[in-house]
Amino acid sequence: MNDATSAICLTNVTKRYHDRAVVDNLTLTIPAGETLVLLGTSGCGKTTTLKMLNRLIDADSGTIAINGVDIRQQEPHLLRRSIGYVIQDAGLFPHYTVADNIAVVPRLLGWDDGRMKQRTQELLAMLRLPDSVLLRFPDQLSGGQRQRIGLARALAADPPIILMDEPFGALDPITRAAIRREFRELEALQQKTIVLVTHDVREAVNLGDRIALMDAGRIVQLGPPSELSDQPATDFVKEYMAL
Ligand SMILES: Nc1ncnc2c1ncn2[C@@H]1O[C@H](COP(=O)(O)OP(=O)(O)OP(=O)(O)O)[C@@H](O)[C@H]1O
Repeated sequence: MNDATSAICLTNVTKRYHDRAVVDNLTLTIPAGETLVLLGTSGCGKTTTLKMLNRLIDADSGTIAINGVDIRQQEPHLLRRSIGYVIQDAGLFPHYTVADNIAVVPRLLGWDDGRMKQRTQELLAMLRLPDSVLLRFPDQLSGGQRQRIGLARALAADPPIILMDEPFGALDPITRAAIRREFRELEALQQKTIVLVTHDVREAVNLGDRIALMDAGRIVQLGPPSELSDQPATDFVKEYMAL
């Protein structure tokens, strides 16, 4: 898989804070259509890596290309319109209704009301949410509903790439398992290139086509879940996968 055909390509990417490399010379290629999980303990650099992909954080050195184009050649706000982003507890705007939250990116793209309404209906049906949620505010929803709306917002303009940072982290275990199952079965997500951050091994094994297990800013092992479980490269991998 070369740079031009890979959805996301990081080459020797480093990010330092106070002289400490929190992401340390990371090289990683994510083919289009793959779900890649960044797995690891708190502080290992997962979120920093994810945020460099949509330029919420700029790398200090190295290059990141999306569909063969260096992301530094793109305006950050334009780049972000083409990449969905889902974070823990959904990150919805608290003073916007659900309908307005879902419409954020389509409005920036200049969609008219008719197109937006139709897309909103599709998203509600897809995520099995009633029309009645549309006029509510985020704090009037359950955690599971908020998370679905966060996903609806990320999917609204049908971006080819979706970044997810602990997307199920704020949910109780039962809701978390249910939403994770829905997520896996959602057809709209199956063609997307997804980078998902979690510290939860079960989630990583469940959702990832491949897992990149990170430690101290580096990838310790990269491969399909079964490879990390059955052929751990180090004791660290073996212990982490057994958690
Ligand atoms: N703005 C910042 N200034 C200084 N240090 C930072 C900053 N952002 C992150 N760090 C440090 O960089 C390291 C990596 O953070 P990062 O958020 O990427 O880790 P993570 O693996 O996503 O962990 P978590 O799951 O807890 O979010 C941590 O040690 C963190 O304290």
